[in-house]
Amino acid sequence: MARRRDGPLVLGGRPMSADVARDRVELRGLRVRGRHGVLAAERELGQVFVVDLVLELDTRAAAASDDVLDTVHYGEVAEEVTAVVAGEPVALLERLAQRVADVVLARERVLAVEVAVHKPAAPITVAFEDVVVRVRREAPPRGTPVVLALGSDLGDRAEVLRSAVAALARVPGLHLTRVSPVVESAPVRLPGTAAAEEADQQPFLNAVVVGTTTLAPHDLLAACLRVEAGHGRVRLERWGPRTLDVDVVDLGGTVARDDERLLLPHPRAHERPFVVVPWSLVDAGAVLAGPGGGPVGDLASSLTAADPDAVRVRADVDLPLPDVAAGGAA
Ligand SMILES: Nc1ncnc2c1ncn2[C@@H]1O[C@H](COP(=O)(O)OP(=O)(O)OP(=O)(O)O)[C@@H](O)[C@H]1O
Ligand SMILES: Nc1nc2c(c(=O)[nH]1)N=C(CO)CN2
Repeated sequence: MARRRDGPLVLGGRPMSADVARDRVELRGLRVRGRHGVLAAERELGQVFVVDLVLELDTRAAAASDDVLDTVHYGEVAEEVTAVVAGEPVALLERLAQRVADVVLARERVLAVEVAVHKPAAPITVAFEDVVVRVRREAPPRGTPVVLALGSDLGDRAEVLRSAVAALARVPGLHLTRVSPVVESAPVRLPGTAAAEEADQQPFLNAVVVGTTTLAPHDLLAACLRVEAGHGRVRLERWGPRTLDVDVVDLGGTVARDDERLLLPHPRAHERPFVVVPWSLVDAGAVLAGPGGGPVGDLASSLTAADPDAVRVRADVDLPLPDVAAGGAA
């Protein structure tokens, strides 16, 4: 989730709104045979359609790196659009233009697209030069990649985690995409406090969820604290037993150390096997930003090499990602 290339601070696959260049990449005169039209003869015989595209995106990262991975490859876009026009027939140019816009907007970097679909051989009974439907579509807000860590060592821990994931999935502006396996670990206590056994703490169950969010950072934290409170979380003792802990591990790779209320990434994430192990299992290529950070898989390997018993994957504990759209989390 937190993989990114160097360049301007990128939130949600695009530069922060204050600093967005809307450059244009234009692809004109894409000629493709298709079978779109209202008349049966058009479906049977097919005809040539011509597509013009104007993609709006910020090209500065590509200008700096000279690397095609930092922009949208127009050759790939041309092939995808060709497949749409040559593919399943529709009656109207309006629908075809929308389909073309959808495939272009599926590319992360595209902020908006203008699509013109020409049908120069349309079945019109009088002389004409061209018929064209032109649409402009904006990409929906994509959100910032987010990684949350969940932990529970009080009560029915598995049930608490399940209910917490369901509650997080219902938070407006937070879109969960994956849930890690559950891991079990001995409670890490604050130095100088009673050991976990003396404090009568049962082992923790921990998991990591990843997704995207359009929430402002403090609104995201507030949502996490609300979910904790909704699961009976009380703060009696630092690092003491808790029904539920929800930490913001990473938010778009942002490093923020000035505000104690929200430190990003979570300042202790890099040293916690119960965070980096499940995170690496749900996103093998993730990178933890900030001091002590690095590829999460490497952090997980070195922490588990140092203490092979640090965490145990509990494959028997099922932690499903609720299907919010289907009402599964309601
Ligand atoms: N990245 C973060 N995620 C969650 N809380 C954070 C973060 N950065 C700072 N905080 C602040 O930390 C406060 C205490 O959090 P909490 O009670 O969950 O700590 P803890 O679980 O005992 O310890 P730890 O933070 O080491 O997991 C929260 O109220 C919050 O304002
Ligand atoms: N094993 C384990 N130990 C902890 C945990 C946790 O989630 N798992 N959380 C803590 C404070 O957040 C302190 N200690």
